[in-house]
This record gives sequence, C-alpha cells and structure tokens, in this order.
Amino acid sequence: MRLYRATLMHTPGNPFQMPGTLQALDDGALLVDEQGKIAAAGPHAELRAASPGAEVTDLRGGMLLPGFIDTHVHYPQVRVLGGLGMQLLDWLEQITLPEEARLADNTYAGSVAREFLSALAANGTTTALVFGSHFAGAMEVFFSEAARSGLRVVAGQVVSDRLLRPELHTTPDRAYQEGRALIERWHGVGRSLYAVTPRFSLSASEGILGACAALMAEFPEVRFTSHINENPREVGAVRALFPGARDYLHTYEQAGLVTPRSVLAHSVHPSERELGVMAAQGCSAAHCPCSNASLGSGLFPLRRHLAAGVHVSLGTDVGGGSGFSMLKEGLQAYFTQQLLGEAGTPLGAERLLYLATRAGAEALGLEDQVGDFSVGKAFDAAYLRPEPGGTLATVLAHAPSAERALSALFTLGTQGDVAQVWVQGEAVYRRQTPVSGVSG
Ligand SMILES: Nc1nc2[nH]cnc2c(=O)[nH]1
Ligand SMILES: [Zn+2]
Repeated sequence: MRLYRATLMHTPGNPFQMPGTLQALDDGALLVDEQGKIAAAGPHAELRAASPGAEVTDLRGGMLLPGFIDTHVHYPQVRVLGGLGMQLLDWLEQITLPEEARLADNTYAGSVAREFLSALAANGTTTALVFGSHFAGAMEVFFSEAARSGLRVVAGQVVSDRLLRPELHTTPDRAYQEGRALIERWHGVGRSLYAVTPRFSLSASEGILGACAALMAEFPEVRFTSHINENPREVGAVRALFPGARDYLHTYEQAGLVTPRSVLAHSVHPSERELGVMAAQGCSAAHCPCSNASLGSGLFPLRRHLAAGVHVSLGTDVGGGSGFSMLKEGLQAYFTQQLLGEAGTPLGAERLLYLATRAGAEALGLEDQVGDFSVGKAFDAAYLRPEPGGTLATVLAHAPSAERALSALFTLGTQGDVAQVWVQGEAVYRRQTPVSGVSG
C-alpha cells in the first residue's frame, strides 16, 4: 500500500447537473493498493492513522488531480501543430494530409507515435480517445508504443475512400478486414481499447460507413469516433454528397453509427434534430475549443447541447488545436462561453475540471474505472507543481479558496507545471528538474 499525501481536487459527479460536486482536500491523502487502485481517500491524518505501515509519497506544495482525459486527439498530427492561417478543408489539404501520408513508413510512424504519447503523458493526460492513422502498419506501431507508454488509449485506424489523397484511401472490404485484425490483436489488450474511426462523411462513402457498422456489430465493446458539423463548408459538402440524408448526423445514423459508444468531435453547427438524436442515442460530443478557434470553425453551442441532453467532453484536437494541454483546452472552453455572452454557459473551475476529467471517462464508458478519485477507481493522477517564483506559484500561494486555486491552474498552468503522472499507480511521467545552479 502507498499513501499519496497532497492537496487533492476532483469532481466525482456532474457539476452541470449538481453544482458543488468539486471535492477539495487541503491536506488529503489517497491510499493506493498493489493493483494501483484507490483503497481509501480522505484527510491525511485519518488515512495515516488507519494505515501506519503504508509508504508515503509526500506531494504537498502542489495539486493532485485525476489524470486528464482527452476525447479527441490525432496521433499523426503532432508535428504539424501550429500550422495556422487556414480553415478546415484548406488546412487538411495543405498541412495535414501530406503529413498523414508520411505514416505509410512504419519507422516514421514509430517516431511520431513516441512523440505523441510522451506529449500526452507530459501534459498529465492519462486516457485519450485517439484519432489514428489511415495505415494499418502505423496503427500496429501505435498500439505497441502505447502499451510501452503505460497510457490508456482508445484508438483506431482512420478509414476513407474519397476526397483526401489517393494513398490515404481504402476500400470498404479492406477497411473491414484491417479493422477486424487490429481489433482482434489490440482491443482490450492491456490499457488499449479500439475505436472504429471513419474520418468524416465527406471522405467516407456509404460503403465505408457500412464496413464501420459491421465492425461495431461484430465487436459490441469497441467504441466509435468521427467528426461532425465542424465547419460550414464541410457541412455543405457532406449535404451535397448525401442528398438523401436529412443532415450530417443522418449520414452516420443511417449506418447505425450513432450509439452510446460514439463520440463525435466538434458539433459546432448542429441542428436541433441532430442534438435530439445524439441525446436520445447517448452519443457524446467532444468539444475542441482551441481547434475551433484556430481553424475559425465557430463558437461551440454548449448550452444547446446541455439543454438537449447531449453529453459533452473535451478534446485538444491536436494538430488542429494548439497543443496537448487540457488546462489550456479548459481555459479556451471558458473563453468560448464568455464570448457567447447571453447564449453562453458559464464555466467555473469545477465545470472545467469535470470537462477535463470525468466527462471524458463518461463519454468513453470508463467512468467506473477512471475520471475521479472515488474509492475503487484506478490511481490515474496528475501532480501539478509550479516552479517556485513563477506567476502560478505566486497566485496559488495567495488563492483564497480551492476554486480560485483551480481556476488559476486552468488560467496559468502549462506543461511545465506537470511534475508527475501515474496510470493505475504506475508512474508514466516525471519532470526532469534541471540541476539547480547549472547556468546556460
Ligand atoms: N479538426 C479536424 N477536422 C477534421 N475533419 C476531418 N479530418 C479532420 C482533422 O484531421 N481535423
Ligand atoms: Zn479532429
């Protein structure tokens, strides 16, 4: 048993439904067993007295949060982060798809996978719904690197058969065969799950969507993810490609792909009908505010999603977004709702922490395992400890409440403030502190 002593914060409920779910313990502790599960949580003095033999990891002087859960992030796009200046379709054609084509080479794909996974860990992300590569070989490489990283990944081969680049296109039959092989090799192995992943209806014909549906039917535990209603030109293109469909969502609905296992990224321009169906089917929306701002896609109508009963989680959408930090993503979600004014939904600290942690677990059907520090869940955690003398350290030293400390973290926190990260009690990242006094 190991006792982690820290200032703890987590949201074991949904603050949009039940305000006041933020639980903060100034001098708290988590008792973690040999399987990496939380055996007890509470005031440090109490837990220490009850488990005098437990080894102690003293994490005072920072903040211990549940590991972040990123529900939309592209493995092949880490190297094109910062490709600014365009909207979605031009950005795809000029920046992103040429890079994704390079993953035909497994050695290249391996380097990218390692860069991608270490960036997730260094930012405190312990679970990610990962948009994969079009190449089966690059997915094999990804899953084996993910196993080495210790992170929890839900990932899948991206499939399409038109309007991208020829080398990224496949056929319905090959998409089914390659997907099936990847599922049988990797789904449920270690901390990996599979997600059936057509890129978006613009590049996935009914045949491809049908192959995805066949995999979903054959493997009832796999997840599903794609894009929807991100950009007006994209929406228009999809409507033209599917003249019989009532709207964008209907293209996935007709194939039976809108399910409780489904997470659709963006949903910036939904119709009321689409929101109603997503809610009725238990399908989640992955809100990616940095990407929506960077690609000029629009301001996410969070209030409409919540009013319709659609579950919303958070995603960084690397490389369309602006990096791996879920703290920055939460801050951008706050900005977006502020800019919507009366039509916005105010996002205080507890809602931001929920969106960055438990909401993602719920979207992935993993809320009984991860997403907060409830007893029985895995010890997946991020220890945030700012360097002394920095602005965040200053603000935290004077924060009048847990909420203000947490909102300061979302406002000022960066990758550099992540000191250590665990998945299932196993350290997956530790910040290399420069040897003090060494100049240059
Ligand atoms: N943001 C984003 N939207 C997409 N729609 C289809 N592919 C992509 C992608 O790679 N990024
Ligand atoms: Zn995306």
